[in-house]
Amino acid sequence: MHLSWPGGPLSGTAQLPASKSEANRALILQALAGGGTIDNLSDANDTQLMQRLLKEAPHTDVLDAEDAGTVMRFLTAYLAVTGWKGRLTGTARAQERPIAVLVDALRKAGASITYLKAEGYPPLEFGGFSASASPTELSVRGDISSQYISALLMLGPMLPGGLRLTLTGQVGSLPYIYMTVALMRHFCTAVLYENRTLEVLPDRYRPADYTVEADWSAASYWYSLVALAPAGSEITLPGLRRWSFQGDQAIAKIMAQFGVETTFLPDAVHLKQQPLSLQAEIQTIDFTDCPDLAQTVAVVAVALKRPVDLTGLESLRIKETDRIAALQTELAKFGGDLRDLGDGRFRAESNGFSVANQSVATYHDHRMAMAFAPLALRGPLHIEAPTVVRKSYPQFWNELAKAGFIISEGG
Ligand SMILES: O=C(O)C1=C[C@@H](OP(=O)(O)O)[C@@H](O)[C@H](O)C1
Ligand SMILES: C=C(OP(=O)(O)O)C(=O)O
Repeated sequence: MHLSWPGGPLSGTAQLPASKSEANRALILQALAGGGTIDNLSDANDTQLMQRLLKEAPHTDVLDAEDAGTVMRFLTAYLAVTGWKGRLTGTARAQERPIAVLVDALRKAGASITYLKAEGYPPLEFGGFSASASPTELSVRGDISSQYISALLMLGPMLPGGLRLTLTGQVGSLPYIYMTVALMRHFCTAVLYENRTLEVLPDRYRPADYTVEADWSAASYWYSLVALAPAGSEITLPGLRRWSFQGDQAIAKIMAQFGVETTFLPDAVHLKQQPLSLQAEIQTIDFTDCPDLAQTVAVVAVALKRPVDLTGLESLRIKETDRIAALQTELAKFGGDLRDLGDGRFRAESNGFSVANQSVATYHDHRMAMAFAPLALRGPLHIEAPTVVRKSYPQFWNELAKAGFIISEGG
């Protein structure tokens, strides 16, 4: 797909999808509560898929979580504890994303789960659940994926003796765990949280209505667009709130240093480009809490020739693709670099950045497509396999077209 910008400032209103993280928690909790309505579910494939598989589960013994991490991990806990029997599979990449920490924990809680291919990875076979009446006490490492912890917490109240989880190691993506706790509270179940221990008493979820907020990770691409567009650019993003459960709201603070000012309106945010201040020294940005923002920020830093050091990128290697390798290969096409400085630090920098009809490979990763698309403001480019955005933001290209981008298929 060819993408180019006709010139002049960017302005107007762009529609965001609803948060897939909030939606996929609300869908699991609603299924366990047995009622309530969820407003503002998006057409994102991860959300649609979760909704469909939860409906299908009682009537089938084969489910396919495709490439959706939350669906694979949350459903693994849901299917195990509800005693489902059958097979859960996913795409080739999903079969390379680890799940042993979650499976080990569920086995200790009473689940029968076996690996059908490689040990520690999907596909999985579920053979029922035999619950113990005493509290389930588990130690779970937090440095691979927070989705294991969210999955266990949400199913905790269904265990006859409840659940006591102790987190070990460095905990990544912590705001996603807080989001889980907040959503559980919304469905009337409490999580007791002290230091590294989370405790859930046996309980029932109650049906509740929930309205999903717009997606802050998706908003990050509009921040990037405003940062890279000509002077005077601005955009309004409806559906984002000042008080959000989403840790990716961190993009508002991060992008201030790339010249994007955020104003919170009653049910929207307004982004406005400001002149860039002189860079005194290279800043370090830690993505431990917000790994999904790393690609957006690395690309902007290179394009603005404003080097930054990125830390907390460990989990990027096991997402939709190895995002560190993918960024390194694609940034190099534009004269950019994501240089490994050792000790977990990567410097995003430019060695003569320019955009001139390069073709961006997207590695089956929606965020590669959306993080690189804003570069079209600096010159024409080509995005390979653009439908990859359907995972979280199917309308992304339509919204870019509405904002004035010239988009043509093929080539
Ligand atoms: O719980 C969630 O909704 C998510 C948690 C994060 O994953 P990790 O916990 O694996 O970092 C994030 O990258 C993913 O997009 C969504
Ligand atoms: C990592 C992501 O998703 P998931 O882990 O849910 O597949 C993502 O959306 O960037």
